[in-house]
Amino acid sequence: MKTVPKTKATKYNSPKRMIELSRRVTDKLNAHPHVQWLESPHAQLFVHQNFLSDADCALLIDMIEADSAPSSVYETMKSEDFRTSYSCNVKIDDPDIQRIEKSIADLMGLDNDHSEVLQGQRYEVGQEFKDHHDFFHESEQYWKNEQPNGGQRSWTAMAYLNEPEEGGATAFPNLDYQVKPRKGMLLIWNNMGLDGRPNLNTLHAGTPVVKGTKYIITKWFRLNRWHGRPVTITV
Ligand SMILES: O=C(O)CCC(=O)C(=O)O
Ligand SMILES: [Fe+2]
Repeated sequence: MKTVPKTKATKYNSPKRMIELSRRVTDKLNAHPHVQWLESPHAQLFVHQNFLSDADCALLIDMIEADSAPSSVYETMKSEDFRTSYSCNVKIDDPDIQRIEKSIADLMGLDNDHSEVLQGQRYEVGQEFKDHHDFFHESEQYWKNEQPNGGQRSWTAMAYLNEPEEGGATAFPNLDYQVKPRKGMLLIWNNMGLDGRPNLNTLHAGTPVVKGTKYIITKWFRLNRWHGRPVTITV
C-alpha cells in the first residue's frame, strides 16, 4: 500500500490504534452475510448491496431537499471548489437519523460518537466531487484544528439513495474501481493502510452526473471522539 511519509505518531493519528480499528471493522464485516469484500491488495473496501430500505432512502432525500430551502442550513464544505455538489448536514436530533447512524456504526463495530455528523449530498447534472482523500493531510494547516476534534479520519461509509440515469459513479483511480450507484447500497472503506497510516490509494472521486440527479449520504469516522458541531448559517 502507498502511504504518506512518516509523521510523528500521536494520540490523534496513532497507527497502532488504527490497526486495531482496522481488525475490528474487517472482522465484523467479513462475518456479515450480506457484506462483500471488494478484493484489492491496495485498500480495504466493502459493500452492502441492500443496506438502506426504500423508505429510508426516500426520507433522507426529502431531508436533503428540505435543507436546500432558504431557511437555516448547516454548511461546512461548500467553499471547496473541487466539490461542486450541494451538501448539507442532516438533522442530527431526528430519531430516524439517529437510527440510521446507529445502524451504520453497529454494522461496522465502531462507536457512533467517533463519527462526524451524517452528511447528505445532492449532485445535479455536471456536478462532481473531484479526486480527493477523506483522511486529513497532516502537513496541511487544518490538521492543527482537527487534531483535538477527533483526530484523523479512519473509515468512510457512504450510501447511495438513488440511481442517476447516467454518470455519478464513485471512482478509485489507483484501484481501477468504479462503483456504480445502486439505491440503498452502502460502500465502506478504510482510509488507512495496513500499517495504520493514511493510504494514498484510497484516492477517490464522485464523477460528474451526466443525466438525472444523484443523492448520497456520507459518514466519516474519526480515531477519537468527535466533538465538532456544524456551523449554522442563516440564508
Ligand atoms: O459522490 C461520491 O461518489 C463520492 C463522495 C465522497 O467522496 C465523499 O463524500 O467523501
Ligand atoms: Fe470522499
